[in-house]
Amino acid sequence: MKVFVTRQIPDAGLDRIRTACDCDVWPEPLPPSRDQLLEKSAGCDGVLTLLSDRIDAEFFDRVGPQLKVVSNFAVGYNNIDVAEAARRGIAVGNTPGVLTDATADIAVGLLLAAARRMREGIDNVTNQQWKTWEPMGFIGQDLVGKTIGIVGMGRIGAAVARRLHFGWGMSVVYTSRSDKPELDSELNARRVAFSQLLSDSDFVSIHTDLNPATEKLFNDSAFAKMKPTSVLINTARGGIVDQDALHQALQSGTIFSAGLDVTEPEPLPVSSPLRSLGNCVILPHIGSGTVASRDAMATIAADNLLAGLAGKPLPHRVDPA
Ligand SMILES: NC(=O)C1=CN([C@@H]2O[C@H](COP(=O)(O)OP(=O)(O)OC[C@H]3O[C@@H](n4cnc5c(N)ncnc54)[C@H](OP(=O)(O)O)[C@@H]3O)[C@@H](O)[C@H]2O)C=CC1
Ligand SMILES: O=CC(=O)O
Repeated sequence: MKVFVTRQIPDAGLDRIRTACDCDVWPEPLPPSRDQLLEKSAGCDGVLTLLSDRIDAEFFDRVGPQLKVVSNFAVGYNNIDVAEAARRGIAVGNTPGVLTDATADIAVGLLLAAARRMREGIDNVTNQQWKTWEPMGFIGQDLVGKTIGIVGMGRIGAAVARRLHFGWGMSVVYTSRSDKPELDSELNARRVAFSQLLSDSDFVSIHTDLNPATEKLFNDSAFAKMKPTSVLINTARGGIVDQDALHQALQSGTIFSAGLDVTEPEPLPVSSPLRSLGNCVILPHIGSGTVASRDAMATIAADNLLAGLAGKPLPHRVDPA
């Protein structure tokens, strides 16, 4: 069986694939271009993809009818046209669960950094501007006893809520598509309407997948409902936030600050005005970046790929519905 792996991933996964398949791994540190992706994948029975690879009808046409499985090295799969894959009988896999804690930790880290103005503090030291202890300088927001609004109470949303409820005594409100009675009782949490979450929360953390209902959910009208002292955290997908509206909200003081692990596009262009705002902390999409998480993602992605090639059920198959 012929497979293409679109980037170097941990050996924990690659070794499994190499022993079972004729495996070509993209060797460069930067992703293949669209043309290179299509060329390298052509004729393959399986492809192991990254979230930066767009997998759509054109891709399926070019790869050919022998393609059995696309295994994404990520839990998010908004880069893949899952419905089109299903129509063609191609299985799609992802890597849920094993990156939940790592990503939740980055969300909390961003929340601390944005609430306590760490970017401005680090810039101050780095730029040789630190002259004295400033009684009125770098004044941020307290965390203890505040309200966290979780947008998308799934695996990562719940892990963030637990950290903030049990660690900082925060009240938890959330949105999701379905009720979460177990979390309601564990965290004394309340499912509320989106607009109520925006107006009631001191901190808002985004954990939905990117889908048609969540695309640009955070726009001018959403920011207008948030408190001027509020902090927005996004570790989900950049496309959930209208970045022009976010820039305006941060610059005008409509909200206090933001912490982003994800942007649209990635990398964020050097010309993006968000880059120069002191109250916007930006990381280069490192949520799942721990040794254990990336090894486990590689193992699951390899197992999904091998199961799909063998015509067996994927251990973690994306539900086309
Ligand atoms: N920064 C990073 O490195 C990482 C980013 N991610 C991103 O985080 C996302 C979440 O991952 P994970 O927690 O594992 O996924 P889950 O599927 O467990 O959680 C997604 C949640 O979003 C909710 N949701 C979906 N649509 C809506 C909507 N319109 N309104 C409100 N809630 C909605 C779902 O609700 P319901 O439960 O009711 O269906 C679900 O609870 C991924 O899709 C990915 O994009 C993930 C890992 C690492
Ligand atoms: O963004 C990362 C993912 O796993 O999804």
